[in-house]
Amino acid sequence: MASLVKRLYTVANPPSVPKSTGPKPLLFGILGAAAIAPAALILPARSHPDVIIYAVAARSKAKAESFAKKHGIEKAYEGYQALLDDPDVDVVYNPLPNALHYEWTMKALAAGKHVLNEKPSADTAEETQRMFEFAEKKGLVLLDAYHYRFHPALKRAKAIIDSGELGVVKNVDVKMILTKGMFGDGDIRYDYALGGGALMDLGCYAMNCIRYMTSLNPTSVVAATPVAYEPASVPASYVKNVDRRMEATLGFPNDITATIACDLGVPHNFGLIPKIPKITLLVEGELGSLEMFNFVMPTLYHSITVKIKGGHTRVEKIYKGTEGKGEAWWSTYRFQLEALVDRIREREPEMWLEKQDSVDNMEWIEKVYEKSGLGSRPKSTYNAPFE
Ligand SMILES: NC(=O)C1=CN([C@@H]2O[C@H](COP(=O)(O)OP(=O)(O)OC[C@H]3O[C@@H](n4cnc5c(N)ncnc54)[C@H](OP(=O)(O)O)[C@@H]3O)[C@@H](O)[C@H]2O)C=CC1
Ligand SMILES: O=C1OC[C@@H](O)[C@H](O)[C@H]1O
Repeated sequence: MASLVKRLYTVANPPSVPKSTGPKPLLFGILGAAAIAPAALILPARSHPDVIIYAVAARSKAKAESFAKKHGIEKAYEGYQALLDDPDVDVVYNPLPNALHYEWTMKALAAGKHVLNEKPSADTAEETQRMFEFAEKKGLVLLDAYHYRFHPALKRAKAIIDSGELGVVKNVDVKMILTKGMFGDGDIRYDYALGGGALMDLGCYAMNCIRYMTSLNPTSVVAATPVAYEPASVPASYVKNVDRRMEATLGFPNDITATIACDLGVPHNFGLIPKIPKITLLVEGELGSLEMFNFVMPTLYHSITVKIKGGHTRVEKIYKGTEGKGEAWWSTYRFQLEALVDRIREREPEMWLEKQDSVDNMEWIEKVYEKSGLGSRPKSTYNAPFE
């Protein structure tokens, strides 16, 4: 209990380390005064000697200034292009709504910046492919922020599966169920034009995790059942193409099946009692199963339960890698930042997400949307003139 409290406290209040005196630390700029930016980048940067959060841009100058003041950021820009025009920015963090990932990542790359792009990559696989091809052409690093993948607990879960201890994998199930009320009606997650939907927001992790654990891509979408998002008061223009919930069954090679259930706000029991959020990965093999509780934010708390049929059950918890870098209080975002900086500095990161992983993930998200009848999220209208 004491180590849990200490870990949670340090995640929220990480130590600040002196910044490197040589080479000059990387200067990061943030596009948008986004809700996720403090947890995903500003706090992790404190303990990284090679990272300074130098600039933020927002659609309004006042918002940028207030965010910069709150987080001790030197520069505040009105408009995202102004930040990209600053030659001192080395790396851009793009936590804009999903539908703006493509446009602003392309513009950041065009400006010669490395990019940490929020998940899901973009609205379509084609856009994802183009972003990575453009990064390659420019010789820049582009990383989609599937932060959970960088935590040693995920590496351990995969190592157990790959070791053959569970025998041949038969089924994988990922549930990401959040409780009603976490996101209000105006949230970007419920806006189709901004690339909203449960499958985009949560399902992108689920799809990624299933593909990672099996080291395979699906071969088919067997079924996809959406539950439409219904706002409290339904405007005349309301179109039911945002999924509050999505359930999908996927076929994989070797007769493996996988199921996904993701929900941005499951209704309360009897309309009153909030349901407990559920974020789990279950892998069933011929010889046994592995269940990982909280695979997305393992630093906070997680467990990996391995049950061998007719045999033993054990529980593993891995907060700090046995090899390599990291502390028990490093969030998934801190591990991710370490890898990003290593890659930019041309050191081999301990974990990385390759271009094809991001592209394939978007491709299968689109396929699930097609099967569900809701269709892909709208393609960006931005025509990159510099591809
Ligand atoms: N890695 C993770 O754990 C998480 C990742 N995410 C991802 O990060 C991204 C942002 O999520 P989150 O921080 O929750 O989002 P926010 O609702 O905070 O929006 C992010 C920013 O989008 C900007 N924006 C630009 N255009 C619009 C528009 N038309 N409507 C609304 N906002 C706009 C706003 O910038 P401005 O300040 O300029 O007004 C806002 O600050 C998403 O892609 C999401 O999937 C989200 C949460 C967790
Ligand atoms: O990690 C997350 O948890 C909550 C989600 O809505 C968010 O977008 C996601 O990245």
